[in-house]
Amino acid sequence: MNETPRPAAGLPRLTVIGTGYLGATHAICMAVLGYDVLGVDVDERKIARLASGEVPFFEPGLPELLAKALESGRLRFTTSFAEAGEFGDVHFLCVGTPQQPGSDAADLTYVDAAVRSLAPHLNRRTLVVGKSTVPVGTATRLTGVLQELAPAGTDAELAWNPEFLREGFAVDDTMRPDRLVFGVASAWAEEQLYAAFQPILDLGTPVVRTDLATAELVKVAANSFLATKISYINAMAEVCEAVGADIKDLADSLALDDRIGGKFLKPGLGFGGGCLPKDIRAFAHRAEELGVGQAVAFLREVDDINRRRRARTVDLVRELLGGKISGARIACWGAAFKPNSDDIRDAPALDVARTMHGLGGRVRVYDPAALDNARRAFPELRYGESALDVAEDADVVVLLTEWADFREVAPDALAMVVKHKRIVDGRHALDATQWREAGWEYRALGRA
Ligand SMILES: NC(=O)C1=CN([C@@H]2O[C@H](COP(=O)(O)OP(=O)(O)OC[C@H]3O[C@@H](n4cnc5c(N)ncnc54)[C@H](O)[C@@H]3O)[C@@H](O)[C@H]2O)C=CC1
Ligand SMILES: O=C(O)[C@H]1O[C@H](OP(=O)(O)OP(=O)(O)OC[C@H]2O[C@@H](n3ccc(=O)[nH]c3=O)[C@H](O)[C@@H]2O)[C@H](O)[C@@H](O)[C@@H]1O
Repeated sequence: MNETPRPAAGLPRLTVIGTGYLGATHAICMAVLGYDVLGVDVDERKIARLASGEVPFFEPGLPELLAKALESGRLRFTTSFAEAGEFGDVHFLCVGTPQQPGSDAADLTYVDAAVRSLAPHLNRRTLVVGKSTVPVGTATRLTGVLQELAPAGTDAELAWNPEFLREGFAVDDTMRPDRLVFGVASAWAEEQLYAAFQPILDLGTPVVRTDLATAELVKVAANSFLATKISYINAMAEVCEAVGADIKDLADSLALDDRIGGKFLKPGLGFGGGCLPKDIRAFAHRAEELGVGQAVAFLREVDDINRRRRARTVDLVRELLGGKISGARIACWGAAFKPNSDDIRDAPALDVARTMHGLGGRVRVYDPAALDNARRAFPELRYGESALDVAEDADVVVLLTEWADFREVAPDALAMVVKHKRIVDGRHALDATQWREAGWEYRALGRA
């Protein structure tokens, strides 16, 4: 999207409540698309950073768009819900819904708090649009809370518009989504949503108009499907390991079938992040509450397969080290849950690094973007400043997040710094033949 569209007359004014990964991206993109937007958060520091032009997380392209949006005067930030109520015609709820500690259920504290803070300031006909990922039934319950607390009463309506953006591609996914899902309870709410997404709809983006419960379910169904596809190929990797078959060739062959396709069929260390793991658990939990737990019981297996990949990666390192991790110098490449992100929420890479540290390994970690976050969360680990730096005198190098930087390291250059030429490729990111020809012991999950 190179051109900033001119503001169309009569566009609704938007607030975005919760300015984390999702909310900040949504607020910035909507302002760039021509809306007047107010970003709202309870975190004063985050609001101050955004207002000063700083994106508090790593997301390619977003800092440039924030600068543009602030310069246009269409984007402002506040911690005041009174200001939000006064300003907005359409309010997007983008607060977090993490996993509850000690349970698989989603923690809805933040969603409830946001609605309770906003509602008393809604004096006129207004639409509140949930974007956070929630257990089915939440929207109907929140409608009751909203209409009870809002002076506007039933003129304050709730809709659900689940979000499908991927971190690392957040701008493009927001500006050019594959589809928009509008969960609405009235024609008026639908009209407001059309107005709130006009420039995106003008691109021909397909819309699914549906009820609130279906809209909530689409989101968890989508993430469950993606998680299942990843665990499916990783389950095949387990079988390959048992018979000395090759998961890479198997996955490539499946991918050539149009009906299956290669997306989300990359075998390796498995999925992590702030969404897929917690979303499949919360969905399984919610289905059990609804008495249909059996229908999605396979999601427990999807989760277990995924966790086993982390354990298997540690086993591979142990095997390559001749049976003992304790005392070995281990270079870990990657900390983020995926490349092009600084997000370390449930990051498989750090899980593996911490396990090996716990087993007495002398672990050193490098990541191109997530080092600061990793250092803060896990100060017990040791960190280095580059891929080669952490590999100094290493007994084994373990690739855990497939950053392009790691692919670019030449086997001969790495051989100059390590003690032993051993590498575990946890993401099938490297060319096995090239590394073996350069004299390396190369191992990968699901490959002989
Ligand atoms: N991160 C992603 O790529 C995507 C996230 N989602 C969903 O979007 C939701 C938000 O996720 P993230 O942005 O990743 O979380 P996050 O943790 O980065 O951001 C949440 C924000 O909400 C703020 N907040 C908490 N309580 C608040 C309140 N009462 N009022 C106002 N602000 C409040 C927090 O201070 C924080 O800035 C979750 O439900 C997630 O599952 C959906 C699609 C993509
Ligand atoms: O609900 C959310 O927050 C988002 O969750 C995921 O997006 P995201 O978590 O940003 O990252 P993905 O690109 O989906 O990757 C998730 C994890 O799966 C892993 N993965 C992905 C693909 C694959 O083939 N194999 C694989 O192991 C990645 O390494 C990563 O750890 C979904 O892709 C988004 O559509 C959704 O909006």
